[in-house]
Amino acid sequence: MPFPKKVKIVEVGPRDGLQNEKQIVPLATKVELVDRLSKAGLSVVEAGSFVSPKWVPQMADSDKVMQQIHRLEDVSYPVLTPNMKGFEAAMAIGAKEVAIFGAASESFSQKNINCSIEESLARFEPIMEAAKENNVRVRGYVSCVVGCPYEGAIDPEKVAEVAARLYNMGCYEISLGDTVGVGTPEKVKDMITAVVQDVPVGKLAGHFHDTYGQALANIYAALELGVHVIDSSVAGLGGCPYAKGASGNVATEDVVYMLNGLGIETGVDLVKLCEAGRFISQSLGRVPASKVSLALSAQ
Ligand SMILES: CC(C)(COP(=O)([O-])OP(=O)([O-])OC[C@H]1O[C@@H](n2cnc3c(N)ncnc32)[C@H](O)[C@@H]1OP(=O)([O-])[O-])[C@@H](O)C(=O)NCCC(=O)NCCSC(=O)C[C@@](C)(O)CC(=O)[O-]
Repeated sequence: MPFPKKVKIVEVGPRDGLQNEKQIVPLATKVELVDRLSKAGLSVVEAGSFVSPKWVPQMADSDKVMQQIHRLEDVSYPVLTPNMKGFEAAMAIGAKEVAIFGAASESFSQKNINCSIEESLARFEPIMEAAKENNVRVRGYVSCVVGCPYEGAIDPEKVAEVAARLYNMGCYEISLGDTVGVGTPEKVKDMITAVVQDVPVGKLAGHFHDTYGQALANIYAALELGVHVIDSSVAGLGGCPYAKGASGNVATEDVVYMLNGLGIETGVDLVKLCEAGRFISQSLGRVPASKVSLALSAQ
């Protein structure tokens, strides 16, 4: 299949990126990060998470982040909502898009959201209904699409089953998460090939962590199969609180550089994006985990 002409990048740095940081990041820094990312041309910036503050303390001020960011009209700012409590809190601050998150691994589901896969899908049903009534778009995540930190390899058929359940519930897009970054291109292709039997490829997104340095290769493999939505995190921030050892998501700077090289349009200004990455990395007291950002700063 020819590469897509255009790729939508879903920037998950302010949520997936920051959720694992031990030190609480100041609210003003989170707000500035989101605003810098939207000004860099990203059309989707995942801004936070309405989960239990006891489970993920870093996301406890997501309501304030949503209230203080400068929302651009053509930018979507989704937030994670695991249950109705989270959904109602998201509605209270005027979220126009939310994300529900399930897993293809029973053990990960239990560790991450304290329920089985089946129970999680039942919890999502009322969210879907309320979202429809409120004219809110819902994105669905499936975690552990290649491997699980507790169960090892995951059967592509299980991924396809959960992805199809979320899609048939009404999610407009299904993001396939290699939560622990263990995937390699052929495994990723096998998994996507199974999923597209049930969900159109145009409705899928690839969400790759770079734990084993395979994320760009996996994205390339996904593009070859026609996937044209990619999740990434500025400066390669991230990890998952319930997946020990998982490193950051693939760095958005590296994804944009690769897509630019392939002649694929993203609408993202790489210079402004690198500035946003340096801003958050300096705030966290480290250098960006993006090779492109480091190479451009060295020039
Ligand atoms: C799902 C729950 C809430 C279940 O947690 P639970 O303990 O089973 O929930 P509960 O309904 O029994 O309630 C327990 C307490 O939590 C409160 N509570 C309940 N819900 C909420 C809420 N929405 N917002 C705020 N508070 C909430 C509730 O009010 C109560 O408070 P208490 O009476 O004890 O004071 C919990 O397990 C949780 O918050 N988990 C967080 C999971 C998480 O955020 N993980 C990281 C994101 S997923 C990810 O990173 C993967 C992804 C998406 O990026 C893709 C990939 O890479 O794979």
